[in-house]
Amino acid sequence: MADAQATPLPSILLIGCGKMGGAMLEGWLAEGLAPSVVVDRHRDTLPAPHRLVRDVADLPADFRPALIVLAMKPQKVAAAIAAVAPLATHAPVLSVLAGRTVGGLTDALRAHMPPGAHPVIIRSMPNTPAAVGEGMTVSYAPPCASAAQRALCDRVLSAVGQTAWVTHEDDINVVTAISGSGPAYVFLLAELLEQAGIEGGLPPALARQIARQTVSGAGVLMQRSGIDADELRRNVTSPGGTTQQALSVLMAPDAWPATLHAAVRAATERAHELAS
Ligand SMILES: NC(=O)c1ccc[n+]([C@@H]2O[C@H](COP(=O)([O-])OP(=O)(O)OC[C@H]3O[C@@H](n4cnc5c(N)ncnc54)[C@H](O)[C@@H]3O)[C@@H](O)[C@H]2O)c1
Ligand code: PRO
Repeated sequence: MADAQATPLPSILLIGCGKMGGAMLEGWLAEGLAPSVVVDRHRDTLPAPHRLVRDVADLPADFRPALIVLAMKPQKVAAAIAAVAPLATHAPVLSVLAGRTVGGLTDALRAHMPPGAHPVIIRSMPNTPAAVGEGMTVSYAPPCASAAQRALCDRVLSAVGQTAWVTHEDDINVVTAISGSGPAYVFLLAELLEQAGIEGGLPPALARQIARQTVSGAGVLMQRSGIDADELRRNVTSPGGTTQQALSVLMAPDAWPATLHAAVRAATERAHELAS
């Protein structure tokens, strides 16, 4: 990956620059993106030499991106397909849209392409820590994608965090339930710890500070130490102490083990239902 990091970031057409597209764009801008175009009517500014347009109908006629990134809500993609199709005859399309399959997007684009043309779609599931270069993106490339196209996507995605690839597209559903949605579960933990602190009588500002720093500090420790999560947990747990008492509640079979598995299953099933 060290060689890949040395390669300059290519010219990108980013369509949809909300929470996820915006998070990735922050990382790309910080790394030095080749002149690119962003389409989003809700974004106000973009530093030169990049260009911001409000609608795919306003794409600069001279723009030939090396990569097209789709990051609008899945139900909004149809509005962009006709404008993207001519560009997708030259450049691969990286889709981060939950539930939109490679086959579905390929068919939609081909309907606007000359006979025989075949777009290359690479499907990814990133997460919002990409905004601070700490994302986790898992991707699927169909057999028609070349090694160079796959490497291009990996280069772009590794600019905003870690990357991994799956060989079965279906696996993106469980990935979505774990790393795509997962930051929300962790933020919920911080919210609940903060509430518990307030209910325990702490001043709200202190409850917020200790909840946030505990969640982020534990994450940094896990990342920097490389130690397995269960060992890090045991390192906090004195025999007969406070943590053991709390964990006996949380780790009861019908508590977190059951709840978290049920949550991930529900999200995975929803990802299957959304597939089109
Ligand atoms: N938010 C996440 O944590 C997350 C994680 C992984 C994948 N995703 C995927 O990323 C996509 C975007 O999600 P989000 O949370 O960033 O949503 P969002 O609503 O924050 O952003 C979507 C943006 O797309 C813009 N948009 C809509 N239609 C457009 C069009 N036709 N042309 C150009 N721009 C258009 C909107 O103005 C908006 O700013 C979704 O498909 C979602 O499944 C999101
Ligand atoms: N956000 C998208 C959703 O909630 C996909 C993963 C994170 O559907």
